[in-house]
Amino acid sequence: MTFLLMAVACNSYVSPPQTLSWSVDFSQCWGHVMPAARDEMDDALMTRTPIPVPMHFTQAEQSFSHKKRARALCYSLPPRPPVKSFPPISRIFPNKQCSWSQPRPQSVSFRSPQHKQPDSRLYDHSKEETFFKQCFQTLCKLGMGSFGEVYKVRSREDGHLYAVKRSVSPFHSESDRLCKLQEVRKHERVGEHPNCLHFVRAWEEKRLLYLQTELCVCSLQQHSEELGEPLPPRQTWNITCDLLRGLKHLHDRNLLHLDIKPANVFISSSGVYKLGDFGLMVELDGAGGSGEAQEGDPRYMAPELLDGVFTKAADLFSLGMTLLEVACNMELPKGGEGWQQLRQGHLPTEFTSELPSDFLKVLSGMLEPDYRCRATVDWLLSLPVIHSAEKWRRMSLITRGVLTKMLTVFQFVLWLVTLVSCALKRPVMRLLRWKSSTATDSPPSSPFQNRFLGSSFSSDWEDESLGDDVFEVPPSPLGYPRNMTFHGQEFPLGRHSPDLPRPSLGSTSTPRNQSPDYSLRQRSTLRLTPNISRISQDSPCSVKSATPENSGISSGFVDTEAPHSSFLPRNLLSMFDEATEQ
Ligand SMILES: Nc1ncnc2c1ncn2[C@@H]1O[C@H](COP(=O)(O)OP(=O)(O)OP(=O)(O)O)[C@@H](O)[C@H]1O
Ligand SMILES: [Mg+2]
Ligand SMILES: [Mg+2]
Repeated sequence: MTFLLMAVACNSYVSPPQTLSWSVDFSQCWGHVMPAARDEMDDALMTRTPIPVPMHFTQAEQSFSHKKRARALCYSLPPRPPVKSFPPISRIFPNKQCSWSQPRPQSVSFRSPQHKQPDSRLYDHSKEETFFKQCFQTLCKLGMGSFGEVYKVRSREDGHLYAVKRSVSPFHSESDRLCKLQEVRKHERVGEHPNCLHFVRAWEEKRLLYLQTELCVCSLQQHSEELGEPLPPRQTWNITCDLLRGLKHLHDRNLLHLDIKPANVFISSSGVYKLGDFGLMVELDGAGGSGEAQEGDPRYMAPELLDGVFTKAADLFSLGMTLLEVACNMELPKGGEGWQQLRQGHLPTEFTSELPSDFLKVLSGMLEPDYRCRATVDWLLSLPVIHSAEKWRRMSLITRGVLTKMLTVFQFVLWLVTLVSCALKRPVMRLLRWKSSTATDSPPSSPFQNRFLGSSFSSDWEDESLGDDVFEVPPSPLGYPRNMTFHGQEFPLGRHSPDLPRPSLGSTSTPRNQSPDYSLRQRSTLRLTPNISRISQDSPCSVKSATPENSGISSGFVDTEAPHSSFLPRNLLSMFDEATEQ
């Protein structure tokens, strides 16, 4: 009562002379929000609060500051609500289970209120692990609020990514449980809208509530802090358009969000801004009306809420404050003179001077001190400037969608090409190795010869050139610069076509008139052959050690006297060469 009197008194003092402020610290006025402070406040009002002294706003302007970059998570969080009582402990029936304490997971829904186990074919109730652990893989923690910790998870069932908010503290009574479960009902009432966070399902287990929602990239607060500077005007218009659409969806259903702030605005992977965290939402047509309403964060709170006036206009004010904060990278005051100035229609020019004039007009309409004169969602959406901003917004979303689809197609094609190339790699490598081995084994002297090698005569070489048991033929003692590679065990088995005799050591001894040109070509081929250097061509020892007698390999080395040895293709070619020369 004392508080209300004071609020009314302050309002009546401050409203007429708009250029003056009072040295009353409004942060003292949160007594009715946090009941613990009420006694202190009464005391302060009765004994210590001085009579308000008028001061000029020019002095007060210094109370605004830029946002600090990358603040710690704990700094940005509002204080947790106090725990009012402990779970009842019975000494008479120590093991008695509370009726509201659910050891088994139970789905929570106000559409179909009968309790049942949440749907999942993966859940095994005989296991100790919770439903959350069995059905989701936790990837990281996304954030934390006064109500819950939010995790990025992958569903083991459908493989998709989601966000799951788990209440920070367990229910401590049935009424506490019912109170926390209201957030589920509110989500269900919001329903589907592209600019409202999509709700998937909820369940309770072991006195904790779990809410599964769509996953967003981050909150607007995280994005703005990450950037560390005012958001560009185009982005600010996009945020304005998206949030006005989300808010229209709520207001058309007689729902008040009452907690709009950058931390409760989420950015989806497709760049859409969404309203989320409906924990403080009020249903104007609900049983309690606005009687059950709670104020949200003081930085974004409309002034009339202090008088207990809860209307749709309060959401517009909070939206205006949110836009002011991110468009100017401004640290909003939680109380004091700066808090009062902003609620009397005075925007700090040192922050707002850079803003486009039409955006400033929209902002002023939202931050109108008198809630009865404040802009409504429908009025704002009918403004030409918002119309054109929405047009741009639609175009940018379409462009982004098309680009994303093109990128997806490109990625798919890339993946397909990689897959095909992996599948073809082995045969291609085999082909290349076969080619190089045929090039090594045969003198690439004349086009005729190449044609010869390209024919079916050479087909049996393929398998042997790929074998592991490969060794080099030493250079001929006659100085014939050849390097032959062949498979020692295959000659005796006679796997090769009799009309295609294998090159042999014996065959190399066939006297030939080599043109210098031919020798040179042979040498260059040798240098390029990878399997060449295990045996030194100059060392007589190596020649000796590689002879069939020494090596004991039953012979790839064909006896020089063997009748077929002189009918190698190479020899035929040289005979042909000789004949043509003659
Ligand atoms: N769907 C989501 N995708 C990505 N991040 C999320 C999501 N939901 C929540 N978060 C992150 O977790 C933080 C806390 O989530 P939320 O606001 O829902 O919790 P809360 O406890 O109700 O907060 P409050 O104190 O505002 O009531 C958000 O500010 C955001 O950073
Ligand atoms: Mg929140
Ligand atoms: Mg919340």
